[in-house]
Amino acid sequence: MSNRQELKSLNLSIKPCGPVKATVTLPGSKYIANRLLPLCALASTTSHIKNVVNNDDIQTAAAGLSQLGYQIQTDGNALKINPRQVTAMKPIDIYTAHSGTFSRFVAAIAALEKVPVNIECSAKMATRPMIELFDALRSLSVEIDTPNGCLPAKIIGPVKGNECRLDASRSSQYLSALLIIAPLLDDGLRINLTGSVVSRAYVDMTIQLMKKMSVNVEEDEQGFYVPPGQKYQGIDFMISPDPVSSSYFMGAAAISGGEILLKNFDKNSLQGEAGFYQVLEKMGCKITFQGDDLLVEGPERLQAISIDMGGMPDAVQTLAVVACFAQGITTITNIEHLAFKESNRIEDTANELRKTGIKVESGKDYLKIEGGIPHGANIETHDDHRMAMSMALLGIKTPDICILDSQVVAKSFPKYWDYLADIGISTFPQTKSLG
Ligand SMILES: O=C(O)C1=C[C@@H](OP(=O)(O)O)[C@@H](O)[C@H](O)C1
Ligand SMILES: C=C(OP(=O)(O)O)C(=O)O
Repeated sequence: MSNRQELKSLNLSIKPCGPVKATVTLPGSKYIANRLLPLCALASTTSHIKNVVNNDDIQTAAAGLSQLGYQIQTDGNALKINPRQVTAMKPIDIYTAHSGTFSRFVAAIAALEKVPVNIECSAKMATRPMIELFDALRSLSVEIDTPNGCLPAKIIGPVKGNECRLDASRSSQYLSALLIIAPLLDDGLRINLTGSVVSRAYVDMTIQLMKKMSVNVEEDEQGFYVPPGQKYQGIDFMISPDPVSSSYFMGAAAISGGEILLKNFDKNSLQGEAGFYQVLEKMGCKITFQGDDLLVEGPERLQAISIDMGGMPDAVQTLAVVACFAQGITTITNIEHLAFKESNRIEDTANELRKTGIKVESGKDYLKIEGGIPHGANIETHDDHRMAMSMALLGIKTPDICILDSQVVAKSFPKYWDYLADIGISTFPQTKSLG
């Protein structure tokens, strides 16, 4: 077994604790980094990015873009990205690991090349959909060799034409991917949407960052249009803390009836999950902004809510776990697209929670969770970092919660367990045989 596999299979039990009371400074947003890496790589002048999170997804993106010849220099948590000097002359191999965002973004970037680009990925990523993006690229004359509409795939560009149709009803990442490459096309790009767009706030984030780099995107009833003749200009950018990583610490305050002060919380973030504190406020938490920081205070008793979480996909599991401790039935709706994440975040989340005795009803696009008193269980992570991070919060009040394969957190937040320890939630390796 490799060192990495051994680490991944480390099972961690959570030690129940009293109310947490702590100040937390979280690593930078992986969502912003995931956009800035390709945007700055495609820019015509140099960029400097600070507070870049060091996780598997961002390392994967930096390595993949470097394979394509983009110039990314790392200096601690800072990146310097220079314009590419030479274009590729030979076929290129890229590995996208577990990253849905990078898999989608780099498939479009690869389609700019004149040489074939082979994209390989992890076994889990190979089950996540790509077909809608592939169809859009094919209509732009890109040849895509794929056995089943997913990765692995060989992309043979370059893109020709300036108009395509896109179905972004299972992932907004397809749309972000096409927008990102649009300024590199001689005639711009019109993207006509064939249905609704899920996780819409993520598209707005893409457009906002493109604008900061001097590219304008127009939106109309048919979809989006990137007029020709625009170039990305490099930027200097300081990345704010990750809003989804912050959801676990807010959840810890909510469940334990404690207090968490989140330093430099980006309250102007366009990302849907940046509004997760408002969800907790509805459940009874007290929220106070203190300058740039956000204080979340948990109540004596959390109240269940009914809420459309379509715009906050990555915080659904955090809410599901908080709901286990709330009075009443929490109903989470409009989450059909969560079936296509690292795990099936509807069914797998429901099944893991059921192991603790919590009553959960699940459907194609919803979860209903009845608050109660969970009991200990071995929680499978399904290769999903967010399953590990959210389910760990059960252990604040529940003895014998054990997270199997705890190191899956490396995808977005490798130091998660250390951060939990720092706020008083300790873990210990589970050596007993797991029944
Ligand atoms: O564009 C992005 O950075 C993301 C978009 C969302 O995906 P979908 O659009 O597939 O819902 C989100 O769940 C994912 O973690 C990151
Ligand atoms: C879904 C996620 O990421 P991605 O789609 O980039 O794999 C996530 O981080 O929860």
